[in-house]
Amino acid sequence: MRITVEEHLRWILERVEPLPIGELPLSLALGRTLAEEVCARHSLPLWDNSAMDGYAVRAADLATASADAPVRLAVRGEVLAGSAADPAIPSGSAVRIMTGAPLPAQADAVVPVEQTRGDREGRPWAEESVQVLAAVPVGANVRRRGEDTAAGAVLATAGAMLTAGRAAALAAAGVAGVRVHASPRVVVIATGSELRAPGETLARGQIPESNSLLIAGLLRELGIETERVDHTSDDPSALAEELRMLAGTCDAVITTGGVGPGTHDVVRIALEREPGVRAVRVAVRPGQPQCVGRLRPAATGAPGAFIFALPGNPVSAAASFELFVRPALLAMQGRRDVHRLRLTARASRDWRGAPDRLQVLPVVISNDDAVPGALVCTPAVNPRGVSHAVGGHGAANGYALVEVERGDVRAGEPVTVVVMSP
Ligand SMILES: Nc1nc2c(c(=O)[nH]1)N[C@H]1C(S)=C(S)[C@@H](COP(=O)(O)OP(=O)(O)OC[C@H]3O[C@@H](n4cnc5c(N)ncnc54)[C@H](O)[C@@H]3O)O[C@H]1N2
Ligand code: MOO
Repeated sequence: MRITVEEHLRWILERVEPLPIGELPLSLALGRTLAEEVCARHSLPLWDNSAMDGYAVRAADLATASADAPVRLAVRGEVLAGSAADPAIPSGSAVRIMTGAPLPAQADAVVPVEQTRGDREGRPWAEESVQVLAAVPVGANVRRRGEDTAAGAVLATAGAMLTAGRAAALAAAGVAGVRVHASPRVVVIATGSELRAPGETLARGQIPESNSLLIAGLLRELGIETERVDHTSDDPSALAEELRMLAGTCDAVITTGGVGPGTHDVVRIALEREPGVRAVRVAVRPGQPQCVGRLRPAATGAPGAFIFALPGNPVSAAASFELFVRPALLAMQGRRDVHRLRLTARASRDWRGAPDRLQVLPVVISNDDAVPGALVCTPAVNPRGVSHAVGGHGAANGYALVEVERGDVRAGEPVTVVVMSP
């Protein structure tokens, strides 16, 4: 029996428990998922300030100013960014002010230095009196207190990732540390006696091991550093023992290979006695055979680390990671939205669909030169033989997701895509 991709993902997500929560300074929390709502501790900007290098003025003084009839103002000092000064600005005067400096209380606008004439030959800035060449409205070039964010406003919600932009917003709003979920401790295991280290001399039947690099790399793209990469023998009972040890010491184990129906499919055999793990066939191409669930730690027997036993074919492993492992690891970190944005791209050519299965086809997605704002996608591998095509997959920057009932795709038709990397 085959289950759908949605059913399989639902089964996984129902069993994911969020990782513990701790407080970290913002710099260490980057990329983590927030465990609480975070509000601005003060308004942004903190006070009215200048948007330009120029002169703080009273707008009413300059009502008649023009290039032909400049208005002369007495210069009464200077405020720089970081200055606490609040110089008086009586009518008919101005204060030199730099970008970001607090606006003196008696000023209501800023004139950029480019709209003024200095009082020294060859120097833009005036010492004693400045000629202003244009009128300005009240509020011109002034950034108002709180116009970006009010004090107390919600800047980030629980379940959101602390992106660079959010971290900067929180820091600017006076927040130093946040409560975030732990990052999962993940161990990657490659199985298969035919596998050799990249670059090693290969005998007939042997191939370079590439899946552990693929999985560790995909984890890093998710912000997770792999704890350890192991290579196992073909002994199911030794692997079962190793998995029971890992069940109590890490949060997720990702294996590749050995889940098929073959006589030596070590992972499937090692997992047969794990009550919390199920082996299924999913209606997807590639990535059909999957074993997933919670392992039992040797010590307690309570549900422990998640295991994702992915098929060994490299593109099957990559597509399985995208469809099942990535959302699960995000959910583990408390992420509210675990799904990628789904976009629409135009197929650049015809390709054969995968009858009765979701087709997950590695594609190159690019801007459509013919239609501004639109995307186009081109298969990165031959759609007739995807699961082993590790070479072509390397050039893909996303997947086309062709719905189960859709059948073949024709050039020019819209297709759903997810973008993995630029
Ligand atoms: N009789 C059947 N045979 C197969 C079926 C089936 O239903 N009935 N399913 C096929 C599908 S679909 C897949 S996917 C694979 C799943 O196989 P395994 O998970 O057991 O994977 P392996 O046999 O161990 O390896 C498959 C392939 O991938 C290469 N491989 C494995 N690990 C690595 C690695 N770390 N780095 C690079 N390459 C790796 C391995 O050498 C094999 O070529 O089964 C089909 N067969
Ligand atoms: O389902 Mo397998 O992963 O297609 O080659």
